[in-house]
Order: sequence, then structure tokens, then C-alpha cells
Amino acid sequence: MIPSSLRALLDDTQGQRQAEWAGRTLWLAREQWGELAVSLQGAQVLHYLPYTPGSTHATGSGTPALDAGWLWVTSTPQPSPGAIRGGIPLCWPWFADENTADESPDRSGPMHGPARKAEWHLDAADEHEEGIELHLSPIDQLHKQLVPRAVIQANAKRLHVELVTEHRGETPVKMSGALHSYFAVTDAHRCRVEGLAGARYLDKLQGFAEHVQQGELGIRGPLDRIYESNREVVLDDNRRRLRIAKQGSDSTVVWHPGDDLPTDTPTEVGRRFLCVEAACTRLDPVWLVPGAQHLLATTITCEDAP
Ligand SMILES: O=P(O)(O)OC[C@H]1O[C@@H](O)[C@H](O)[C@@H](O)[C@@H]1O
Repeated sequence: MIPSSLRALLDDTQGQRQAEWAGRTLWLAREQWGELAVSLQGAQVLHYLPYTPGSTHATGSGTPALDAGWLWVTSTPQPSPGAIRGGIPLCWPWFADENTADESPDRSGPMHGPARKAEWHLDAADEHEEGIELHLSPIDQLHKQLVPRAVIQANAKRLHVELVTEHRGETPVKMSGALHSYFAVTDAHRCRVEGLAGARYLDKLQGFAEHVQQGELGIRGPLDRIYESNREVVLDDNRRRLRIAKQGSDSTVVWHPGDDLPTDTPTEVGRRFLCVEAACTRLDPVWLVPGAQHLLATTITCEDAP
């Protein structure tokens, strides 16, 4: 589900172009295979919609429903450079307030790290018949030793996002991070996340109390959990089954704030997202040594697709 202002920009796009939205520069693509919107603030995918053969928008004869995309974005984002709630924010080089790789003397760095508020540069946009591949890197240096880059691939079947970290310094660094994906769902409190049964988890709403997931996870209210899992999961919202695979991640975070919504989230759309995040957290921090690199990636496909 994306805001109507973003929908209008996509409707005006044929091929690829840059456009301004909510004070940010976006890279928009509307091609035979589908649609993609990426914010250069944060190298953040905001929207992805593959066109299925035979659909009206695949032939250019219709506009997809507002909620057809796989990702959710708030209609009232904070002004730039505030973090954009929605899509796939890149949390780097730490997850939440863990501040693992924070270099500030008092470890007072921002929640989820500086990458999602930073401006990124589009280094390459490779287009081919089946889809598109974007390469982005931050304009400013975000860490003294670690350098991130992002790769985004989209085609008619899948969305794939990579966050690569290279260690170009001299001393080992402990980092964490997340691909903080906001999936569009019909009702967050009627969703099921399959693939976590038997996994140990920390419940952030219970002071990080440790539990083991009994059976599959059904969501009925606020939830903030870090699962110890490197498995792929399926998000079923009773309308669509999204398969979320990942690499370089031994933590899966599942989050929805319930009815106590953040100020940038209107009540009427507050139940229309669920975060399922490929992450590295306090359960599986990454120790990067000089010269090494780490790949955190997610691949999202739809089980219902032909
Ligand atoms: O509002 P933010 O900074 O995007 O973070 C949202 C949430 O992100 C999740 O990843 C965390 O598990 C939550 O604890 C947090 O509240």
C-alpha cells in the first residue's frame, strides 16, 4: 500500500526517471515486468509491484489498486532527512538501539544507524528485458572503517535487496543491521508468519525475555520479537503468500506496534503493514575483520504467482 501521491508519480512514468516525492529524490521504474520506486535517501525501496501476465496494468491499460504493491509506505512521512517509514529501510551499521558499531564517544547514534537518513548515489542502473538492477552507495562517509553499498534487483518474479559491507580499516568491528521490510498486508493482526516454529526468540515487549516459538506464529496484537533463525519464512495475510528468503542473517525480526502507532503513521493505515526483517542483532552480531566483507540480503517472491 503506497500513498496516492506516489501512485500518481508512478502513473506518470514510462520507463525510468527521477522524481521528487516528500522532499526526497526517487528513482522510478515502470516497465513491462512491473514497477519499482527507490528513495535515494537511504537507498530505500519504497514500492515493488510485479505485473502478472494478463493483468490490465501489464498492458498499460489500467492503474493497479492502491494496495497491490508488496510493500507499505506511510502517507505522512517525516520531513527529510527524517527516516521514511515504509518500504525496506537499510538499518546499518547497527540494528535498533544496539549501537554496536557506533563511533560516537557516548554511543548516542541514531536508532537503526545513520544509513537510512543518509543520501545515496545511484552508481548504475542496468536494465534488461527481464528487469532492472540498481547499484547505490552513500555520498558521505558513514563510518570510519566500514563502507556499505546496496544492490537492488527487480523483475516480474522477485525483489532482491543486498546490503554489502566492506571493511577498509585496520581494526575488527562488531556490526549488526537489518533490512527492515514493511510488507503491505490486509490486517497486521490477522497475519501468519510460517517458518519460525521451534525457533528461540527474545521478546522485546517483555524486556527481552527468552522463549521458544510453539507452532507457527499467528499475529493478533502488538509484537516485537527477535527470532534466532536463518530460515526463509512465508508471510500469509489471507490474501497473498509472500516468501521471504535471506542470506547473511541469523535473526528474523517480526514487529508491529499494535494500536500505539508512531506519529508518522495515520490510524487508518496503521494495521496495513507488518515488518518481517532479515537482520543481524545482539543474537548474531557480525565481527568484521580488515579486508573482509559481509552480505545481508533478502529475496521476496510470491507463492501465488503463476
Ligand atoms: O521507528 P523505527 O526507528 O523505524 O523502529 C521501529 C521498530 O523497528 C523494529 O525493527 C524494532 O524491533 C522495534 O523495536 C522498533 O520500534
